[in-house]
Amino acid sequence: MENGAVRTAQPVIVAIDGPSGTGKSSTSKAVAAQLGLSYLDTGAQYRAITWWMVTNGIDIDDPSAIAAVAGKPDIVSGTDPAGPTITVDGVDVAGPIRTQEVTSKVSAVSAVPEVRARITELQRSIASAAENGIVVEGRDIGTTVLPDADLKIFLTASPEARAARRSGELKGVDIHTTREALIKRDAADSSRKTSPLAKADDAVEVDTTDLTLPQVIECVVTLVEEKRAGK
Ligand SMILES: Nc1ncnc2c1ncn2[C@@H]1O[C@H](COP(=O)(O)OP(=O)(O)OP(=O)(O)O)[C@@H](O)[C@H]1O
Ligand SMILES: Nc1ccn([C@@H]2O[C@H](COP(=O)(O)O)[C@@H](O)[C@H]2O)c(=O)n1
Repeated sequence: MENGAVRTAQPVIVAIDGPSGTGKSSTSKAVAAQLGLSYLDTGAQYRAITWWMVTNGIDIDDPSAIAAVAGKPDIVSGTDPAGPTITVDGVDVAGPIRTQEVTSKVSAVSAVPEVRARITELQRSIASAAENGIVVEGRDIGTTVLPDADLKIFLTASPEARAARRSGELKGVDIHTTREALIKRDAADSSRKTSPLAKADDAVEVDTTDLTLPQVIECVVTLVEEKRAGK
């Protein structure tokens, strides 16, 4: 059985969306591990295709050049929350997709409709294959990828809180620069035409600004359990 977990009563699909640094990955991984569900980091998939474009010399400022090769890389996501993996054409790219270069280019690549169509199809097939259910996190999961998800969560936090969290990870980068970069990426992701970052009408919004990570995890676990109990 996947993740070595006890089989759960009913497969449950949880969509967690929100802007950068709101805690989607940390929360989703922990919730999936606690509940014996699979976990999918969709941002890692968009980063992986961006890494491939950069590595292969594709002009990131030319959407038609990106569209023409969007189907080429073979992107594979491992969905164990204890050790999620991501490969492109068999190469482990978990490290390279987190560079500043990829982070600064991913919004341009992910705005291309052919890229979104390709990655969305991949995400749906992974979600439907998760026998115990899955926590899928990203920007458009509740609105576009899995509109019939059992539970939709939209995480938010102030730009200051998010920048402080990220600055803790990015040693040597000042908090002002981090805050501006977050705001710029959110603006690009929210304003693209195809499947922008947005809260689904039926999503539960959780403001994490003044919550610790364990508090956010507990809140989401409770929401999943309530949903399963039919409350
Ligand atoms: N409630 C919280 N309080 C304090 N720190 C937090 C909280 N939630 C997450 N963090 C920390 O903030 C950082 C960003 O969290 P995480 O990567 O989970 O966010 P994200 O929403 O997935 O970001 P991105 O969309 O950019 O990938 C991590 O270092 C994480 O440990
Ligand atoms: N469902 C999604 C998820 C992500 N993106 C794009 O990928 C970028 C990186 O996401 P992280 O969560 O790893 O920071 C993000 O800025 C978006 O451009 C997306 O479009 N849709």
